Amino acid sequence: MKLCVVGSGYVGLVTAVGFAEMGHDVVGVDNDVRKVESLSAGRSPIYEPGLEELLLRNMEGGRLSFTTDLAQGMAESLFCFIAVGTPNADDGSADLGAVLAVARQIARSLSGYRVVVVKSTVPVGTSKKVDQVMREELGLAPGVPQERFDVVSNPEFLKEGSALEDVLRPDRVVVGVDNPRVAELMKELYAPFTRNGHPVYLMDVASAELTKYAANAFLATKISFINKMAELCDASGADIMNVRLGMGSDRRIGMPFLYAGVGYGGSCFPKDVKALIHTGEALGIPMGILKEVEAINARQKEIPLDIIDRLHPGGTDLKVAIWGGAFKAETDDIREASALVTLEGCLARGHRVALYDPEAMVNLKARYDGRVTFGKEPYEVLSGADVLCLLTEWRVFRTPDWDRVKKLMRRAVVIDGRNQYDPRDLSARGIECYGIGRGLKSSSR
Ligand SMILES: NC(=O)c1ccc[n+]([C@@H]2O[C@H](COP(=O)([O-])OP(=O)(O)OC[C@H]3O[C@@H](n4cnc5c(N)ncnc54)[C@H](O)[C@@H]3O)[C@@H](O)[C@H]2O)c1
Ligand SMILES: O=c1ccn([C@@H]2O[C@H](COP(=O)(O)OP(=O)(O)O[C@H]3O[C@H](CO)[C@@H](O)[C@H](O)[C@H]3O)[C@@H](O)[C@H]2O)c(=O)[nH]1
Repeated sequence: MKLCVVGSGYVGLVTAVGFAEMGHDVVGVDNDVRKVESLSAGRSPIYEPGLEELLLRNMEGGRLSFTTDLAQGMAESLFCFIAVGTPNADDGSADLGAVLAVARQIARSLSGYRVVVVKSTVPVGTSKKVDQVMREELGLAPGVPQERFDVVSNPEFLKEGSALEDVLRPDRVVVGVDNPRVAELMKELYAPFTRNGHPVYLMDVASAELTKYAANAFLATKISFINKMAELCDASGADIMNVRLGMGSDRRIGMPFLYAGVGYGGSCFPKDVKALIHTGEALGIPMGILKEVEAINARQKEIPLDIIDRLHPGGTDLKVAIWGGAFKAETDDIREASALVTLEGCLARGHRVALYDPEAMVNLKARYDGRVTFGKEPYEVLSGADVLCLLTEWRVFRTPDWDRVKKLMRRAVVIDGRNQYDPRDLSARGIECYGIGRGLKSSSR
């Protein structure tokens, strides 16, 4: 089948590559000329394991191309996906400016019947707004049956770092569609996925829209819950890793997303939790549970700074080494990364910061060059450091040469923001280690 995907950012690009890989003909559309030039040359503007290889393979196979011209992208496409950004507006709500602008553009470029599929994360009721603005653009009356287009909700659940796997082998595909004829078209589009055993759940549009936020808010809640338990561990001498094991092995609870740490970041959880709070309150429903999730998360991000302050009351001009700047491993994305809170807090206190990250250096340098020293490899940032903060769980940081670490640092203190190390093991090696909820009352918070 033929489709176009408007927006070649993270989701649009991976979606386009995923559908092409499944045998469909795909045109990716973006209004960023440089992005389209780079993609047309087979270069991915984002770091995502395996992406560039599949991008090239599908372009060479003639199933995937890119353009800045929406009308050209739509010319032969039955499906037109909207995958542009939905950042928070000042009041926390999802800013639908880009989604609705694209909807209007699609309406102006219609050359035949199209299924408009909203893939961006949008609040419940947005597909109706898309329908409304397209009708306005086409001079069609609201609510009157028309045969120019239909609007479908099809939220995306991919994670950065495993985006291809998530798109090619999804736990589920959620499709919100109110028209049975369009439901059949969507089933046909997703048939290669269903054949491979990945379920497609067809439901009403409002439920599909809300499902996306419910999933993200639940995962964020799971993280804040375990972080609250970690606080209890630190206060009581328990170890959160044992508590996680004991509770997570109950299959009703599950192990994933029960890692305590310096909080969740990224382009989705912080934004989507805020937007869902706004949606609830706009509907008159108190959203205290999610406000607490946010408050706990904000607190987690401050923990490394609290520990540094406690170790060096009133101290300035410390040398702080940071391992990891991305919001999680396997991505170069630094949006809302917990590391940035530590980094900026250190700069504000007059400390010197030296940082290494395997993939996020370009993004970090664009923002902090001149204010932060960047290393070419992990050990380079350690010389003369008063403290090392591990803030992203990259594999390269998992089993360091501790003797080398000790030799290089001025004071062997490690703040393990992702619970990658055994504090008892480090203590035995003469390294002070502060994890999150590891219960070391004697040496920690
Ligand atoms: N990043 C993720 O991991 C993820 C996962 C699931 C869902 N989502 C949701 O998907 C949506 C997109 O997220 P993203 O991270 O891909 O965003 P992004 O900012 O990386 O990409 C958006 C792209 O849209 C393009 N664009 C904007 N306006 C346009 C227009 N009028 N015409 C053509 N192109 C236009 C931009 O140039 C950009 O390349 C958001 O709603 C997000 O919440 C993101
Ligand atoms: O046990 C855990 C798991 C994750 N995190 C943190 O949570 C954040 C988000 O991680 P993750 O969910 O893996 O990354 P995203 O790529 O932001 O993916 C989330 O956001 C996407 C955008 O909506 C959704 O599509 C995905 O399903 C959802 O997992 C990161 O900072 C992680 O370090 C923890 O602190 N503890």
